[in-house]
Amino acid sequence: MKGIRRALQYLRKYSLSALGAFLSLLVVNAANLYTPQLLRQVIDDGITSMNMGRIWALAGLLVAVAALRGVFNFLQGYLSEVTSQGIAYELRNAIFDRLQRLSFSYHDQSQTGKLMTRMTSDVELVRMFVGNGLLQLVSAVLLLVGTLVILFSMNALLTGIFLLMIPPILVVFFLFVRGIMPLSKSVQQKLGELNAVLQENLAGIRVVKAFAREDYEQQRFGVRNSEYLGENLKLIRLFSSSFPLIFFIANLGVVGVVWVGGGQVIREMMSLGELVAFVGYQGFFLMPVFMLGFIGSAMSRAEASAQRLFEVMDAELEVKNKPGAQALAAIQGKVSFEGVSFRYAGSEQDVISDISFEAQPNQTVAILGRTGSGKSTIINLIPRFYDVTQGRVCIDGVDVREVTLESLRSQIGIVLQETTLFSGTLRENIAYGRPEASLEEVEEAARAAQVEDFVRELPEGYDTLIGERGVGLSGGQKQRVAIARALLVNPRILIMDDSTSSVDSETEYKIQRALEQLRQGRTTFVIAQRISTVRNADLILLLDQGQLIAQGTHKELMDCCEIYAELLATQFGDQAELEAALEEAVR
Ligand SMILES: Nc1ncnc2c1ncn2[C@@H]1O[C@H](COP(=O)(O)OP(=O)(O)OP(=O)(O)O)[C@@H](O)[C@H]1O
Repeated sequence: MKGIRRALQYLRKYSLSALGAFLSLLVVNAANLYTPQLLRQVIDDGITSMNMGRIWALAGLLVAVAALRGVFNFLQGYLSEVTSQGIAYELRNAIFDRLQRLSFSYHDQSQTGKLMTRMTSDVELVRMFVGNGLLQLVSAVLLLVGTLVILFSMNALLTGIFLLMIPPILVVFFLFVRGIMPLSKSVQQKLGELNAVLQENLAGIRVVKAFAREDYEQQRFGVRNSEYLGENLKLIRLFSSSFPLIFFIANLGVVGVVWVGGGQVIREMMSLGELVAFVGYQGFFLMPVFMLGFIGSAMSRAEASAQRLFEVMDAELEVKNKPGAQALAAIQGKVSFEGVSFRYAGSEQDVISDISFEAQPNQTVAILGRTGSGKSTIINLIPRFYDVTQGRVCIDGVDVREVTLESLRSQIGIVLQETTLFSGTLRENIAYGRPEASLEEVEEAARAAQVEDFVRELPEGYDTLIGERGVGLSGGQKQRVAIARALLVNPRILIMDDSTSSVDSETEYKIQRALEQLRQGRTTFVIAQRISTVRNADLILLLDQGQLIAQGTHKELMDCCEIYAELLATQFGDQAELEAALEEAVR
């Protein structure tokens, strides 16, 4: 129960409402335990003695006890909900905070759908148990002990008969709890898998449709869905076979009590009222026993969920601030790699090895290489999305691991081909990295990024909602918004991809102009997709299978490196001809 014990820490902040709920529950239980005594008096002192006045008085008392129970029932329900919702709130915040801080390597390996399940269904199960189930557990135990004491004091023989039924009930109950633990775990696991398929499908729905794979996806979802259903049915079967059996055994106990107790009433060894009250208390005895059953299953499910939640919270932050890390002062923009090697977690070999180069402030560095040669890996090491396995990445001579992540990343801008915008207004999206920017600054960045012309056509200009709920933007428009977003932050180092989405030539021209604007006065790393970028770069890094096989300017590499010329021809063959023709035409 390690997970639950840890989740209990979240209860501390809500201890007052939890205590209130507990005290209310005590009152409810006391009222419950008192009711059969009143019934006994109604029968013995009222009905049997034919005393109508006494019946009225006791009926009034019964109503008062019921009203009291109602009020405290409400208080108990309300206060335990306040407690449990508070716990869920704290847990959600803590997990979200962790998810924001977890490194790229964690997100590389985890499925979004499963994380979503943790945020929702796992939190819910822990909430229900810690905020409510635990209270019920204590209350059930108290009720159980209280009832047992009353039963014994009323009639030891009848209590003995009744208790004969307890061992078989406990055996069934034990088997039930033993079965329910692994089942609850696998139900949650199947739900996680189902959500993972759902999330992946929704995120990639355009690809599904483009490849007409709806049926395949339907089948994939169907398999997970039926597995989830299967596990749930197993759980239900266990529930519905165990409890009727427990009830049956318990009812045998009631039969025994009525048989022997009936004889005692006839022989006037006990009153009728006492027998009725005794049978009533038997119900109270069984109620907490069943409650314990439910709580037992809720507890095992909550434990499994709590363990999953804490797994996320305890996941190691592979990239984190060193103790005492200083903020990186305003940088000039010199970037150097010194003998850098890197391998991804779980991988057996380096994806880049022994890379060394130096980019001076304001230079443009083009990274060139075949697919999988390690281009993205190199740029991911500059903002410290991953830590190098060997060597050092330095900015202005300072190792990036020595400074705080926030101060490092806030001075680096990133514009990649795949643009993520958030639901919100266009202005909010442009100002994402600097929310305090004035409208004038946003407009200036938008102008430089060639966003202005399409803003005019939007229904509410900069206040137009974009993203999921609002107007959709085209690929080229999104790219320009991303450029404006990077411009507004005005980073000294820029990482970009100079490819353009499939856009018409006018838009492409605009995007290229926006990118040029963005590049000015910054150290820029470009994953080169265009021959012009390569030609104009101050430094070209030529990668092959994770090795830096050559570096220099276009001219230098053309003169000395055969592979370079070959790569240009294979990667940019058509483009090169086209650009040469265009240059010719311009001249
Ligand atoms: N998150 C990851 N986990 C494990 N291996 C990875 C990960 N990302 C990339 N790799 C591997 O590292 C190698 C280099 O990948 P990288 O993305 O840096 O290449 P690239 O040159 O940018 O390729 P492309 O031009 O296709 O984008 C590849 O073999 C790839 O399979």
